[in-house]
Amino acid sequence: MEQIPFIKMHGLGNDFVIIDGRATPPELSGAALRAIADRHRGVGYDQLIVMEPTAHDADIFMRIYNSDGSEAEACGNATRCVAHLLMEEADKNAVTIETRAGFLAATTEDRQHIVIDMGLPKLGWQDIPLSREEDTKHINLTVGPLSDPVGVNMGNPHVVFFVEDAEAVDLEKWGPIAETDPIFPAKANISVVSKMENGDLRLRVWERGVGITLACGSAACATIVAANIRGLAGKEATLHLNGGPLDLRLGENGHVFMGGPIATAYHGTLDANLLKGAA
Ligand SMILES: N[C@H](CCC[C@H](N)C(=O)O)C(=O)O
Repeated sequence: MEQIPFIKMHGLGNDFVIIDGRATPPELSGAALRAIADRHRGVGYDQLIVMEPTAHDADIFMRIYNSDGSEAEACGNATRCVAHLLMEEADKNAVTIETRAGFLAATTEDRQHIVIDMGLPKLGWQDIPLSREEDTKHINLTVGPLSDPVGVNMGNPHVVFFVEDAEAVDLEKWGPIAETDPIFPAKANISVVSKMENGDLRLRVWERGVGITLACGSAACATIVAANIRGLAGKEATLHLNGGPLDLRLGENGHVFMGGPIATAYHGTLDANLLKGAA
């Protein structure tokens, strides 16, 4: 079995193994995805990204896997990293990336700070999706100290809980319980948010299929939408995640724009053992 080159990148510490599968899409079983994700016996990642060819009007198709092997429809931080790779490769400052969430336009001025048009949020209860009809602006759900969240789909499912102090929430305890609540037939990414003294928002995230991450771009998008609905933010806000700040903006067309940094850690090669799922 051949060995597969990869690039290790991150967006504010939300880290990715990125494989260029445009020539030869890799065959990655769930066991292989989990073996590669193992932070002691494998490489370690929050999401594994495969760049695939697309027949549509985009530069590539971006496939997204969580560290538990599940496939996700959106990944904002990884979209910035892949956009950077494509911009460097083609020497251009605008690219389009196709995902299961739709076609995402990426732009930059310096190729380090990348802005993604993450598209239109969906707010219908069946869009989130929820297992019962609810007002998604005030979902009738309580999980420990968390209650009354807003539901937002950014291609992937998010619920946003507003709290007095996001730092004080035991997210390790309540995150997995909320993620797997039966109201979420596709599970959900869980955000806890509080207002900071300077008016910015503090955001911590328990990611579906991963756990607590240092940052989550699509959660930040869901959060600016939810905060605007609840009157806690205007059309623009800086969201402070564990790994650093992201700039969020609600466009006139209702699209959510997310801007932030990217970083490359190293280039490596996946050994055949990992590809066989042997962590
Ligand atoms: N880290 C990603 C989110 C991955 C979402 C994934 N956890 C799921 O929806 O299952 C981001 O920057 O948007």
